[in-house]
Amino acid sequence: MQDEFAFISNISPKQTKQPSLIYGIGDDAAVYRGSNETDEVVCVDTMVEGVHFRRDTLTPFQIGKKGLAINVSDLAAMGATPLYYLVSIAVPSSWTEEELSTIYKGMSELADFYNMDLIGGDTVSTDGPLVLTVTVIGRVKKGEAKYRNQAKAGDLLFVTGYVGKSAAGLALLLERGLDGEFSLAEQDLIKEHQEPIPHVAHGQILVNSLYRGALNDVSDGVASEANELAEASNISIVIEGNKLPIHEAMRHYDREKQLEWALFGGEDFVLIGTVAKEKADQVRKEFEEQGLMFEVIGYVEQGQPNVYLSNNDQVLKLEKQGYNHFQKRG
Ligand SMILES: Nc1ncnc2c1ncn2[C@@H]1O[C@H](COP(=O)(O)OP(=O)(O)OP(=O)(O)O)[C@@H](O)[C@H]1O
Ligand SMILES: Cc1ncc(C[n+]2csc(CCOP(=O)(O)O)c2C)c(N)n1
Ligand SMILES: [Mg+2]
Ligand SMILES: [Mg+2]
Ligand SMILES: [Mg+2]
Repeated sequence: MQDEFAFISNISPKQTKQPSLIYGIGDDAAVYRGSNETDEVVCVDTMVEGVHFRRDTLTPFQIGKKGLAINVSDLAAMGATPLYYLVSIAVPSSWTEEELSTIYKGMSELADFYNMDLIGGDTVSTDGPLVLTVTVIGRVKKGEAKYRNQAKAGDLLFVTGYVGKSAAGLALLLERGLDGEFSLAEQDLIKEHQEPIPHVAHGQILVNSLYRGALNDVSDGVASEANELAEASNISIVIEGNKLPIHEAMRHYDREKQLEWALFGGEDFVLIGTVAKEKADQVRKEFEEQGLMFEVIGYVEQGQPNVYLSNNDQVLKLEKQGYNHFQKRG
């Protein structure tokens, strides 16, 4: 297979049948009308041993916790409140029952935090690697879900947390393994990779009709997600390199490495979005009141759906080259 995005586009039905469907394929989650007051939001993401984790990068507890977190992150990117989850697991014979129940403990720790109920799933055996698929269901006020196609020229581009930490943490784990020795700063990076906390509260601030704008979560990297916003909204995005929030724990890496991880690393699970310039201060204030990060990293212009990086007086076009399954990394 050539490209994940081309594949999804090919299999997307040209027409839909249910009148209650509001948005199907093409965003972080699907949305359909639930009642007079609310819309239902649902999505599914999979983690595969050898692709998303190895036994020497995540513990069983962390596999479960991250498997749910990456899905809740997609709900956060819609501005939804998480409610329920279902789990499908394909288990190779080398995994013990205790390890499997520890995966579920990891999920239930995060589920307790959000008051989510596990309501179903499926269990099968496999000759291949362990595969964990989690479906999550959430809810948002009627008509208020956040989409990728709402960016307009004149908006500012923001992220809700540091970028690049997860990729830096993964590099450390691949170098030294789970039992390696790590400095406190390194432990911070590793923790970000192993136990990302989805930005649900951030998404819910943005669910406010005053704050029209696009929203996406950062799974494949800032460059890739910004390209998704640009394509869906048919606008052009400029990222200002010196505004990318790089965490102190990454400061001793050279600038090129920092930028590579921040733009193309992925798995940060912060939100990236846009908001009208004149609303940005108000949004920032609401974030600050809750102790949450809101960092403007660029702006939206009219033009072809491309993403540019302006860095040290140079402007580079950023291709959608984050983590694309089926394509060699750029
Ligand atoms: N195999 C598939 N069949 C049907 N729809 C799919 C398939 N794969 C992805 N989609 C849909 O395509 C859209 C984009 O999916 P994608 O997985 O890229 O989004 P994401 O979950 O935000 O990103 P990531 O998987 O990197 O976290 C979503 O609407 C998703 O439901
Ligand atoms: C062992 C190991 N090797 C590489 C990676 C990096 N990685 C895997 S999937 C992905 C993008 C998000 O996935 P998806 O698009 O499926 O949501 C990234 C950055 C990892 N986490 N573990
Ligand atoms: Mg997403
Ligand atoms: Mg997905
Ligand atoms: Mg996702």
